[in-house]
Amino acid sequence: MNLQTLVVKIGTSSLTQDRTGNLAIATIAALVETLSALRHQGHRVILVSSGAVGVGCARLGLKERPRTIALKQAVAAVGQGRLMRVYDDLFSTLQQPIAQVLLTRSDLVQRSRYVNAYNTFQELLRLGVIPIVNENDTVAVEELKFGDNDTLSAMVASLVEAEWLFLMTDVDRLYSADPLRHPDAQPITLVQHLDELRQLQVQTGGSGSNWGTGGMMTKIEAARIATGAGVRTVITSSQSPRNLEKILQGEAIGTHFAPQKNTSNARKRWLANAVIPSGKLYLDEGAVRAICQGGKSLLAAGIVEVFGEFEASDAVQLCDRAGREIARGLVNYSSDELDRIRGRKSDEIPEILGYIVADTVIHRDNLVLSGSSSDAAELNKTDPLH
Ligand SMILES: Nc1ncnc2c1ncn2[C@@H]1O[C@H](COP(=O)(O)OP(=O)(O)O)[C@@H](O)[C@H]1O
Ligand SMILES: N[C@@H](CCC(=O)OP(=O)(O)O)C(=O)O
Repeated sequence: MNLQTLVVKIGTSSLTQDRTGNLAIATIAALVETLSALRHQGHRVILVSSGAVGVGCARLGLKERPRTIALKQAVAAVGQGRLMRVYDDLFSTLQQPIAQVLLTRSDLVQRSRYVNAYNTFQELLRLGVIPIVNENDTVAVEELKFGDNDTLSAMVASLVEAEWLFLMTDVDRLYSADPLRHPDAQPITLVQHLDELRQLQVQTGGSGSNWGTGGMMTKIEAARIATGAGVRTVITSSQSPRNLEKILQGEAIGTHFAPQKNTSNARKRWLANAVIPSGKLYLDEGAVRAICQGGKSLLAAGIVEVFGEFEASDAVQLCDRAGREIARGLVNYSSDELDRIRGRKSDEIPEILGYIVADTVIHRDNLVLSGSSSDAAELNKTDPLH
């Protein structure tokens, strides 16, 4: 059998009972059995589990999701421990070792910490452990949060170069609109490219349950990140975890998002998905063409406008004149320097600044195309990490 790396994400609305907030024991037990079986078959399995806040609320008798950040962080600290206790009891009965991995966005933003997280996951998987991942809600600060576990699971899937990301939730697939509010909503079984959802005018509404955070919107964003990193993504029901095995055997269950052409370059995947841009550079048509079609570096001459404050080595978004993001990259110059050299030729830089750091503003090795602008130019490059 083809042994693969699987990231499975389960949401609060599936782990807890909607009315009481108590744990949905049968669902969790079925999930544990399935993941242990998949592990037993030799697959490498990572579980991204929400539920810390929901379980903490139930433990403390709170009837709704906390509104203040401090209360939410305190409640998550209560719930995360209980959640892991339940997982460890259930997985232990099947002799399956697990590990707790709590991440914040800042753990992935910095390249050295990203590589460190990658190495830790590889060791855990090599040891046959199922890592159970959640956001480190208790210490995460607002500006550096994943915000929802759909996004977190997609970033983990990209980090570990998974073949599959399963988003398990309380609906069986994506529909043209929220099926709870629109009973006539049409099921969607296959999405070859995310542009199709715009054409189908799919509505993602708000969260369908009291406890879930992002509804379908964050699942589609997760699918964008994961499929862009070459990970096949499936939205499927948490009520039938055994379906994961059937899906792996080729059954068309849930909504499948086809993986896009993937760059094999781990550093570029980090740049595309984990890094948070500090500013924006607006480019003229020539620069947009050179980057999107020619796989070229960005020169100062093509920059029309500089937005935001940033230092050399920071990440920025590259946008066309209409503000559409076409790429991301790490700059060789600060925003102040770029304000002075934008629109000018590279050989004018020493005269304007009194020095030159590099001929390019962003070298093509530090540049990655966004979403649909992704092209063959960045394929087939090797990466020092792998
Ligand atoms: N287009 C759609 N298709 C399917 N479900 C949708 C759609 N739009 C909104 N939803 C809602 O999204 C909910 C799942 O999101 P959420 O409650 O955040 O789950 P989780 O806790 O698993 O992350 C469903 O219960 C459903 O009501
Ligand atoms: N980290 C939070 C989960 C936030 C979240 O994304 O929840 P969900 O939408 O239910 O997957 C927790 O454990 O409560």
